[in-house]
Amino acid sequence: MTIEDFPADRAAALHRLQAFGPRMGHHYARGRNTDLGPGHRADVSRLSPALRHRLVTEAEVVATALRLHGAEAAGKFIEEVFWRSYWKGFLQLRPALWDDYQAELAQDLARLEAEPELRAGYDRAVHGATGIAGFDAWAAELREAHWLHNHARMWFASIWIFTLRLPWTLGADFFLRHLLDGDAASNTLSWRWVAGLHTAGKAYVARAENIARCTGGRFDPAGQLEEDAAPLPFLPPSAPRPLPGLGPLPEGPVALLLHEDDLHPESLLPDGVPDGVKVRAIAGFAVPQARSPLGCAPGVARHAWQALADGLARAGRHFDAPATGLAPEAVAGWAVGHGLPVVTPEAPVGWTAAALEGLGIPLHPIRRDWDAACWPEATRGYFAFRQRIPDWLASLRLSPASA
Ligand SMILES: Cc1cc2nc3c(=O)[nH]c(=O)nc-3n(C[C@H](O)[C@H](O)[C@H](O)COP(=O)(O)OP(=O)(O)OC[C@H]3O[C@@H](n4cnc5c(N)ncnc54)[C@H](O)[C@@H]3O)c2cc1C
Repeated sequence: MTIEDFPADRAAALHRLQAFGPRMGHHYARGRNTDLGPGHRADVSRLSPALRHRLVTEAEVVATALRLHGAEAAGKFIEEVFWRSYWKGFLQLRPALWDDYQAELAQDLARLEAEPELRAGYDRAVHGATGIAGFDAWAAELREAHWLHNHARMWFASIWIFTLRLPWTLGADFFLRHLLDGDAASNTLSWRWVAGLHTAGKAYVARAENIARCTGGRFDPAGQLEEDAAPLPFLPPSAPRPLPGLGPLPEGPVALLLHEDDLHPESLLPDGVPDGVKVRAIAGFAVPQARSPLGCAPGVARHAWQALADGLARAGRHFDAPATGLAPEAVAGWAVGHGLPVVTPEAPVGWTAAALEGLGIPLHPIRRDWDAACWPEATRGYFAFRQRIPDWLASLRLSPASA
């Protein structure tokens, strides 16, 4: 199998963005659902690991699409980028969904130990030994390349839940441990969406005909799939909470703490930030292995660490201050050592936010305008959310990417 490569630093991510820019219009709209396999994926950006770590920001990617194609031709691509913001906002307003997922996963992992039949089915699935055309190749690709095309993720999750009848949490965990772009919101909520837990009465059921057509005939699981499956029992999520407000930024000298959820420190300080704010010390930490009780694949951890190192190096140059990578246990000592108030990009619900909480030091999180605009609107379905896109395109500062 050809291993796709994924940018782990901003320079490579910008290169990918520039290369894909010309295809963000009609090419994308026409080709985004077709997955002809590794090495044949020119119609999707493969920017998700870079966007997930904000080596490039949503604003930069959308600005590129607008500049090259205009809002109409690039509409599909822009909508997909906003799916990310929708999921982030949806979870941010309902953090209990992440807690519930983790609790259910712990139970299902315990069941794996206690139920040999479940264990055998699970092992066949994750090792790509089910005999289902396509599914086994995607399991292998996930383990080797640490990425899957969006349509393959949908088919895989659907087959996992409805044909193999495995607990959805174990599939979501398998993805999270192996995806370079593994993200608490996009992954958990997409699995819930496939299962029928996001919208009452609506699940995503993979069909052999669709797989054969959209893989250019590479796979044809005719007769192998459960195509009449009912959605899993739907429990409405709790009502959205208001997005918690953040305190004002401290004035004067500060220390900056970076983490894997936001690695574009150059654009972090918002417009109108007090003139006196000066970054004097910089540190960063990443805990990619905290994605799951089972840790994560070594390649995934390596990627997160490389991205962090790149963010730290750029932050050091940008703010002209020393920048260092730390183990989480060392962060409190660093904070006490310089005695400055610590600002940090706000970490959305997930393992980094939990790790930040666990540091036990006062933090001043910074929320980007993009998140402040989008997240509070994720109260209902995506259809209602995406009606706001034209307003956001008009009101948000969409600066084109620069090195
Ligand atoms: C079961 C399942 C699990 C998923 N888990 C993750 C995950 O952990 N992390 C993650 O980033 N994406 C996840 N996705 C969403 C999507 O599959 C990937 O973002 C997309 O495949 C990335 O490929 P790309 O960069 O070529 O996307 P493109 O099609 O080029 O889209 C550009 C960007 O828009 C965003 N985007 C596109 N489609 C979606 C979508 N459906 N949901 C959210 N954002 C989207 C991504 O940031 C992507 O990089 C999941 C989807 C499913 C069905």
